[in-house]
Amino acid sequence: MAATTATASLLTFNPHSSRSSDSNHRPRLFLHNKIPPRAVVSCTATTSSGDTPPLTPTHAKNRRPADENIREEARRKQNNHPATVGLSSRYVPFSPSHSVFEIPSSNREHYSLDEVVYRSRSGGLLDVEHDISALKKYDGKYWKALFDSRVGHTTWPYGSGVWSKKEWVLPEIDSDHIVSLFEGNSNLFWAERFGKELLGMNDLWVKQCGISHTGSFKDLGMTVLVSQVNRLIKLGRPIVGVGCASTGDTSAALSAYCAAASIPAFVFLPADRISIAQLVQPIANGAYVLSLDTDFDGCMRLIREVTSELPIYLANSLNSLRLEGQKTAAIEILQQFDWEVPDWVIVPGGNLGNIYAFYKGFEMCRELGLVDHIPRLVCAQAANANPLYLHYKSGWNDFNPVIASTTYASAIQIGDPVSIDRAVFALKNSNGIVEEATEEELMDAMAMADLTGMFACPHTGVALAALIKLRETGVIGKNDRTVVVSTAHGLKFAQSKVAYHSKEIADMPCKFSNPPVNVKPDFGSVMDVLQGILKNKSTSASSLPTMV
Ligand SMILES: Cc1ncc(COP(=O)(O)O)c(C=O)c1O
Ligand SMILES: N[C@@H](CCOP(=O)(O)O)C(=O)O
Repeated sequence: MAATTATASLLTFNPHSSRSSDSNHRPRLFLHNKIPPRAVVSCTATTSSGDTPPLTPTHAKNRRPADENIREEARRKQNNHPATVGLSSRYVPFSPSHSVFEIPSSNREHYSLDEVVYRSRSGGLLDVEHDISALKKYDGKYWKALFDSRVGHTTWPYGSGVWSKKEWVLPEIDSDHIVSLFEGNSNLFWAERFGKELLGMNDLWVKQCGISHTGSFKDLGMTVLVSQVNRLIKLGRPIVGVGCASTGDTSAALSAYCAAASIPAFVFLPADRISIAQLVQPIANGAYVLSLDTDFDGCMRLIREVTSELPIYLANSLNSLRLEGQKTAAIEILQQFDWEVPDWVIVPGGNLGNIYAFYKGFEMCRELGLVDHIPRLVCAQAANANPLYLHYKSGWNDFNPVIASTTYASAIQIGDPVSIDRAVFALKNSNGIVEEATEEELMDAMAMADLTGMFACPHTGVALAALIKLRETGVIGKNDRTVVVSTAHGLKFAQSKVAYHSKEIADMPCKFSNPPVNVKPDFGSVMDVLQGILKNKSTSASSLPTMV
């Protein structure tokens, strides 16, 4: 747990100081574009020039020697098979007027991923740009077969759902530098009862991104960011740790990945505004936890100032590296539907990096020929923290940050989202919609989901409440294939469920509460209670109303 305190000399570090944007010094890529025999047999993929790509099995038939671990095994195979393909990625200014997949031009402002830079020269957001023409040397069938071949295996690093798409994430990173907990590959759950009984829907799905190592989708981006930091430290860059402001999930993910890599983590948390389960995660993982008497937006301002003065690397999604990992959830959804495109994907939004990450993942699949169109995106916000919703309702005319009020969806209690421009771009380019949910709507939606066997978090409740509204108004049709993105595990937010089921919430009827019955421990009392329940089956705890 020991962490180095910043020394006086390091205090002068300034990540915004002038730097070379030359990325020619990058190491050559050693690409593991190898497909196991079963995939090779069925794979008819060719490069756009008609050549057969250099496909060889990823998963060796022979067991590795007993004294070799999976990282060493990957290193040995990499060195033995230096299949080089010129894939590369770099930072460019995020620009709503450019396609995300411009053919890279040397004239554009750009930075190597090995630089510490979070903002463009004009102070705008950055984006990770991939060399799309190099990726296009392989057709859609090739990429599908490659990605499909890696699911369910433990080969380093492809056993991770994120790193199974390494060529599209950080193609140049050495597998040896990767810090992975084999995140991703989360289940896509058919929400049969919620869909059918409540909404008359046949094809409703929940992408369980919260069933993950630290209990939220943040693991997907954090493996990428911490891996790159690990690389920078190995290259000798003066980084003393990684820091973030957080509403509880980013901090949990950062702390876990930093602990796994033995890198110090610094987390800035808004005091008394995150759940106990979230607070204890960075504490347990040995991070430096600063509890600040301000809201998330205040913490965000402070971490930005601190990371521009100290050699602490910024881990919030302002840093576009994070979104490269998060976008793999979109690719995974397509993969789980055998590369068929759903009609709608609903994502709860706060700091607004994730809605853009989903757009980018879908759009990359379209651009590279894996699918021919992308789904319509819905961003769902809590009405108590709804700056994007207000912006959408104004016809995208004015964006005004808000002071976010308290919400049970505490991880999205954000009034001044850093990725507002990315979110607007994603929604405009996916024919998207923004919806909002009141506290009662989100808590009731969460409770109804739980009654059908889920254990949803309040943010998933926001997305489900948005779905209910869009079904009621007929915007989403009953046969539309719809995916709700569940962003965190419900166990992190048990306090909100306890409050709901105890009917402790002021001005909220808590219609679906199911408090326990206190019964004397004797046979007669127990029988009386059970007979009362059995007589009145129609009011059983698990009955759902019909909303549509
Ligand atoms: C559980 C949960 N859901 C949704 C979000 C929203 O994601 P984003 O900030 O990328 O919009 C967050 C974090 O903000 C979160 O922690
Ligand atoms: N919900 C987030 C808020 C910060 O978002 P980020 O994606 O910018 O890190 C959290 O859990 O901290």
